[in-house]
Amino acid sequence: MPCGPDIGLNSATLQPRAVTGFRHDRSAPAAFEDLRHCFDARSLAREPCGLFCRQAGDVTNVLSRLTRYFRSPAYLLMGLVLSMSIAGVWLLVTNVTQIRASLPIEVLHRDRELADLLYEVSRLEALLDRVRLGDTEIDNRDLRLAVGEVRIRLSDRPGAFGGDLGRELESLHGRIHTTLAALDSTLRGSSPAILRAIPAYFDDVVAQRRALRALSISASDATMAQAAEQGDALSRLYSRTTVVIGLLGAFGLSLLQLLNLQRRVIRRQEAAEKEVRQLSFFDPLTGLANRRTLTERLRHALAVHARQHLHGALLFIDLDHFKTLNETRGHAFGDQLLREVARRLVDCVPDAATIARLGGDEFVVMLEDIGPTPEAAARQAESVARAILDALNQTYLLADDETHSTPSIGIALFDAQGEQVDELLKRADLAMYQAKEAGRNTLRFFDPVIQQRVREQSELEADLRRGLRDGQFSLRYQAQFDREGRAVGAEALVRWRHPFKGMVPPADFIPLAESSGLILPLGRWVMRAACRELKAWQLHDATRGLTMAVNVSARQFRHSDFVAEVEAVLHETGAPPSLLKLEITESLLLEDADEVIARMRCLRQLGVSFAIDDFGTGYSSLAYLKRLPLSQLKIDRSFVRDVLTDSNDAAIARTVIGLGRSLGLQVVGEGVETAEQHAFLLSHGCDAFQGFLLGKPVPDLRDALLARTLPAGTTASVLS
Ligand SMILES: Nc1nc2c(ncn2[C@@H]2O[C@H](COP(=O)(O)OP(=O)(O)OP(=O)(O)O)[C@@H](O)[C@H]2O)c(=O)[nH]1
Repeated sequence: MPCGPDIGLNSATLQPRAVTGFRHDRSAPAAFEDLRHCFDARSLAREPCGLFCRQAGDVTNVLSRLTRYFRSPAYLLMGLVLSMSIAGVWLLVTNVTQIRASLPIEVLHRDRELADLLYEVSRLEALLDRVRLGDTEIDNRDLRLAVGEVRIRLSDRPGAFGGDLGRELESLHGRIHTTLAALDSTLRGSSPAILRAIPAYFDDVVAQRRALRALSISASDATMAQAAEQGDALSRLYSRTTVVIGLLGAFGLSLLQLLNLQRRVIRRQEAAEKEVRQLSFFDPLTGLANRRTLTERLRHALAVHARQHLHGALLFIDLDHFKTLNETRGHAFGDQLLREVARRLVDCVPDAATIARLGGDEFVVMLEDIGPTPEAAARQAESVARAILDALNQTYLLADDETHSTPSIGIALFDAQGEQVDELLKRADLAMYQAKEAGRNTLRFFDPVIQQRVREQSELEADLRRGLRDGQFSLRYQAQFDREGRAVGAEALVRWRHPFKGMVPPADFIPLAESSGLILPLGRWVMRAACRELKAWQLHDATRGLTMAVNVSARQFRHSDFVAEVEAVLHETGAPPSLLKLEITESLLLEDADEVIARMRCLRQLGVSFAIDDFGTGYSSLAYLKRLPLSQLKIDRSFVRDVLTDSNDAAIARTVIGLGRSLGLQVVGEGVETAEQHAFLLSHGCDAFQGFLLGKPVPDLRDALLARTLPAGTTASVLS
């Protein structure tokens, strides 16, 4: 598309306008409308569509209510409080164990040591009870008293000890040990039970002392009490922190969970909405638009076409004898065929078309803005319908089985007449029945006049094909003259003499050749014939050195082999490339201009030159003009015709001449029919002229130039 700001010349107003690249400004609103119509899920709730939709709608309602509750702040707060309370209770319960477990280890250790000492004292008392010498009880009263005292003090809390418990016990043990050692010799020969008890006691005492020492080193009672207090405080602090952190964590978790739940609910709601939308707007079997969507789009298209005077078409497609296939092969097989038909339709119709399945074996294709006139739209619709016929006639391979099926197609055109949706569908349906009656596997137009015209066009197309084959075409050459009246070249113009109809005007068969693709073989023929003639011109003085202008259609120029074909023709005919001038139209530059320019440069390298035909009628782009390897601009005949009566046309003609001058291009005025037109163009600096005033298209230019007489009324400079 344009690579700089483009200026368009509007023939009516000569106002500059920006080239948008859109054919109609309706593009954006149309897209918006489509979106509004097709994807407004909320409208579904107002217009329930079938059981499925209703069920899906119910689910959506429940989900949406649920989501709304979750979105409400009160419910959110309640949920938070509840979850925080649960989390708090749970944390408190688990923290009791944690608090206990987190008391300082020394405190517990101290308790255990005290218990052990107490046990030890009990054992000592028992031993002293049993130590006797024969039947004589040894006097160990002092010892017993001392032990008893320790026991009493030990039974209290450690805080009752004023001094060092370990040391006190150690001295007590020392005393017991001395007593027992003193008894040792006198005890010899006493009862074996006592003898066994004493060493066992000593062993225990050794171990006990070690423990006592460790205890005395590790902590005094006061230290232990302090540690216990600190431990309690620490554990309280610790447990509070854990509770707070736990609660915050629980709060965060609850929040996350809530958000997650809400997201899940929303996701499910969206999925349900999507399903509803799918069911509402599309056919579940094929995925194509359903009747509802088609109706909406058709209503919208009809409004746009009426407003903007566009032409569209509705193609009603019904499969032939589908019922029989359904009954013989089964419903599932029929479904497979319908799906395959849908796939083929998608493949063979233009991208912008709407394809819908109305139900059963009925499909509809809507084509929008397919031609400037009803005839052009009919031709385009017919061409799409033929492509559909072709695609659906291909063998189907379903369930490993080859099947054949054909469609019947009815076509109804729509335009600015303000047709109604139902009426239009009925027309297309009626036309489809006519196609069935005509033997099926064919197409019919609703409008008999259109039908007649389409039939004629089809016949003409067949004739055109035959004409090409049978050599019914010929060329005429219309000379171009410079400012001094010298012939400088000629334009090759194709003519068709029909065996029955006589001469067919180019305006009748060129558009048909374009739409049917016959322009390609026709264009090739013209190029070859013109080059042959150009070669022949070199043999005569009157025509030697004249340029030969050949019209090239956009379709022909875009054909991938075009450059190679021109080169081959030049080579084959021996025509001088520097005298071949290809006339292209502005419209060629509207699409893929870079590719067009690249091709032009290739041909320019061969020596071929270029002229822009009918300059000023389209989006004349100054940005392109600069980049094109052009040698000539032609002022369109429509401007030349009214150059004396219409100030706008005169302005355009002057602008084109000025433009050509500033870009170093030759400017040719075509369609010059009067001496006044010629004088006007001449006075404004036009370089060359072509038209009936100076010479009609003739089969033999040499003869015409030799026999040339001075046309009446031309200026002296032309006649000189
Ligand atoms: N497999 C399948 N068949 C369907 C479906 N919906 C409708 N049908 C069947 O499609 C058939 C439509 O047949 P018709 O178009 O009326 O008749 P036909 O046999 O095609 O005859 P002509 O149209 O006159 O050539 C009926 O048998 C319906 O039962 C569907 O979703 N799947």
